[in-house]
Formats: sequence, structure tokens, C-alpha cells
Amino acid sequence: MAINYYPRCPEPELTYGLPAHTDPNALTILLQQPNVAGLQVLKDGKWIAVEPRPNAFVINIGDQLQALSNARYKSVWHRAVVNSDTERMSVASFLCPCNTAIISPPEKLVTEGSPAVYRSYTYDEYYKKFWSRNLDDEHCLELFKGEKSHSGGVSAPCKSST
Ligand SMILES: O=C(O)CCC(=O)C(=O)O
Ligand SMILES: [Fe+2]
Repeated sequence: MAINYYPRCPEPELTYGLPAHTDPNALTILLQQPNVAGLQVLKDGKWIAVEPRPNAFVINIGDQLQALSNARYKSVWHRAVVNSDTERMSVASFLCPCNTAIISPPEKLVTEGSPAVYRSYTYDEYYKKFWSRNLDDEHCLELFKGEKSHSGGVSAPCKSST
């Protein structure tokens, strides 16, 4: 979970609260502060403001759902802008595979007409690669395009953590 705090900024056009990124995890459940806008998503090449709605969460598909769905679901590009007149907070809960999970789409989603888009990898490998680059570089999944080396979804046993 991340609790994001964006202070007021006298010149909001000069910076971002969070630069453009996709989320490296599987799914994000985001709570926005009521009445303070800041989240934007990229749709058809344009940044669209996602106005906070009372009693609603924003659900973002992350990179792992894109990979597990063999790129049928898209991990959304998003960013947070800051405001000159008010601070803002958001609370993001990240659903993540365990580090040893092998990420690879189920066989049914890999066909002749729709070959595997990404090679399989462990979440640990992905997560390290993700944070070794700038957030707003090219989509991190682009670095995992290629031959399939495992099959069958999230398959590695996960150690329970305390
Ligand atoms: O503050 C927001 O609305 C976005 C937060 C976010 O994208 C993140 O924590 O990954
Ligand atoms: Fe995010």
C-alpha cells in the first residue's frame, strides 16, 4: 500500500506529483481524496482527468494483468498532477504476485493467431527491472517481449510471509 501526499505547489505546470507510469503489480485499488483532482490517465494519446467520485475506488489494471492476459488487458498509463491552491492525498493498494511467481498467460490465451507476446519471468525479476529505469521510460513490458520459456499462468509456489 502507498499513501501519496502531494503538497501545494505554486507552479504546478513545472512538475508532477507522480510522473507518467504504469503500475508494475497486477491490480491497483486507488482511493482519491474527495473534491481534489489530480489523477490523469492516458486515453487515445490524451491525458484525461479522473475526477474523484464519492464512495468510489479507481481500479487500475497493472502490468502483470496485461502479461497474464497475453496483452488483451492493457496496463494504463497514468500520472498525478499537483495543485497550486490545495494539497492532495491518495491511498493506493497494490495487488501483487509473490516474488517467486512465474508470470505467463494460460495456454488458452496463447494460440496460433495470438502467439505469446512476452517471455515468462518471475515477478521478482520484473519488479527489479521496473525500478531500475525512470518511471516514464517506455512501458517496462516492452523489455519482456519475446519467446515463451515457461507455460501455465502463475505457477511457482509462494512462501507465506509474516
Ligand atoms: O495519486 C494518485 O492519484 C495516483 C497514485 C498512483 O498512481 C500510484 O500510487 O501508483
Ligand atoms: Fe500508479
